[in-house]
Amino acid sequence: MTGVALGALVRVAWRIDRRAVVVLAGFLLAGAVSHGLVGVFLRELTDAATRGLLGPAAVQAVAAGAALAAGVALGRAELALMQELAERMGLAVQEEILALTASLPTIEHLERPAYLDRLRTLREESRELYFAVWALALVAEHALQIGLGVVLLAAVHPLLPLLLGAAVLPSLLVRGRAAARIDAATSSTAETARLELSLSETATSAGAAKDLRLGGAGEVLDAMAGRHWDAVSDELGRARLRAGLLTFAGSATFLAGYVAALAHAAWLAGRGQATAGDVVLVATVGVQFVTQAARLAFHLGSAAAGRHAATRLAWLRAYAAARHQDRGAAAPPPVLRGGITLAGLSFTYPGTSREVLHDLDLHLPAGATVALVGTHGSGKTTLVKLLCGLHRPSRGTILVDGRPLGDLAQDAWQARVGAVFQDHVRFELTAGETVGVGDLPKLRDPAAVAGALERADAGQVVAGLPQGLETELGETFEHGVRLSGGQWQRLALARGSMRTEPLLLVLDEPTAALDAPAESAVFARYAEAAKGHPGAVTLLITHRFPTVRMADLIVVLGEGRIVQCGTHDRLSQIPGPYADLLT
Ligand SMILES: Nc1ncnc2c1ncn2[C@@H]1O[C@H](COP(=O)(O)OP(=O)(O)OP(=O)(O)O)[C@@H](O)[C@H]1O
Repeated sequence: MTGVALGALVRVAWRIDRRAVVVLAGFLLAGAVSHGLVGVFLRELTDAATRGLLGPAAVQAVAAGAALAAGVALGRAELALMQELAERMGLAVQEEILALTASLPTIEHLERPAYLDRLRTLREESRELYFAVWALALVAEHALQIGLGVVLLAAVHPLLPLLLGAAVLPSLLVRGRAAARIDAATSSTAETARLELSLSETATSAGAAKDLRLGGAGEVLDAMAGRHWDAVSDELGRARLRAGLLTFAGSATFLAGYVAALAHAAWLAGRGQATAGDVVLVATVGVQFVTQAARLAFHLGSAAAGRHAATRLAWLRAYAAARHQDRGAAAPPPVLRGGITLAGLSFTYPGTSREVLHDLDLHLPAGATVALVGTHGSGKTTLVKLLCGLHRPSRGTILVDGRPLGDLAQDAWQARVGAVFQDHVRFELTAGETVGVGDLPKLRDPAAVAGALERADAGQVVAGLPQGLETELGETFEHGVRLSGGQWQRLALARGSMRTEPLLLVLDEPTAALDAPAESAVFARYAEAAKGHPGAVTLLITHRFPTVRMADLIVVLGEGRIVQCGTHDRLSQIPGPYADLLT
């Protein structure tokens, strides 16, 4: 899996710029050869000089200098090319992570802490991913250099490469262990790091400022974030220290091998079995060998660190592929004829053990306005998420005109859902875009945006803006207009109304920032509009009862079960939870 993951990264580089990859490979090869040649030319230079042959010695000196200069120049060019390629790969990997995350049909990965940690770690490590490919290229270069070095040393005496090789192997293993320690510490501190980030963001966000100032909770949050930060940096610090000590021990073994090899070469020269040039060759190649092996080990460490990130990327790819595989492909109907039916629907949030919806059986007739009411935590929003296809039922089915929702192409279904949620997003864009993102193909279609504003009765919000639809909203812009909570909510309603032919329109308490008469007016408007859409279901969720009366069908949820279902007239006449909620 890991090899496959790293292989996939190399393929990313190949896809981005195959010419750069080929040129880079050429540079790596030439760089490796030029390093080996320096030692050879120095040996020839020494032997010519000891024999008093000054002409050939001068030629060898020039050749050694040229090989050295070529090595340095190639190294620089290699670095520039790799940096460029690595930057582009980093972007490509980041884009892939975003695309994979955004294309997932359900939102499980955004609601499960374990998945969130993996995604956060992966986003942070995307730099390591491209450094890993870079490191792999350097591993190849240094391995080649070491191979040449072995050949040259063995030509002097076969024991020499063995002496150095014996010192190299244990230190390479030690480096791998050092990288594994740091990765284990990063994984085990991921949750604490996420908590620290969330607390720091809350402590510094404009939205939370009022609560924090008045409640005086800012300092407490700071202190909590500080404790989490200390815990993370202590554990990472300890892991880095241990990794550093292991790395140091590895370097010491290199040094021992080098000293032994040099002593052996000097001993051979003393016995007439090697020339002075051979001793210089061993000294030069040995130094290179030691540095190259140290670099090889270092880059193997980086590749190992990237390997863990590559494994996480491979997990994300496999996870996304699995999610896409069990996805339906059928097109949703052009209009609903029968409606939406829940059959024995139960749901437990992934990664938890408590069932929050139990055996729901319900028919939402086409053309009807249905109100979903119930106490806090009774499962209203969860049911909406299932209807929107953001989660899959744990048991039972949702049928759209008799066809399981799971059989429909998720994107196509979601493109036919209009929704406004209580915790709607404040998109800090222009006013027109803030509304237009509700139907991306019509993002900048002024007529479509104007229609949505009209349907949501939000025209007066835009009319009051200095540049109308072109007005920049929010504090992200230097001169962005700040809107009130109610104004943002009106724009969110308009955004949810961008789709003119939804099969399901969901209004999940979208009017909490409006007063009761304004909310009633909004719901009356949507209930009236629903009469013109016999092929769709309009679902309202609210805690305000004057609004509920307008619905054709009222469904009362209690602790994840349907406890009552009927019209306002019927339910208000009989004793039960609905009548209790009314009082
Ligand atoms: N992402 C989640 N992971 C695990 N449990 C969740 C998640 N979201 C909600 N729950 C649980 O599911 C239950 C139903 O929550 P839900 O948000 O659907 O209630 P609700 O009726 O919409 O409440 P409210 O009226 O307060 O908005 C609650 O017990 C809640 O704790």
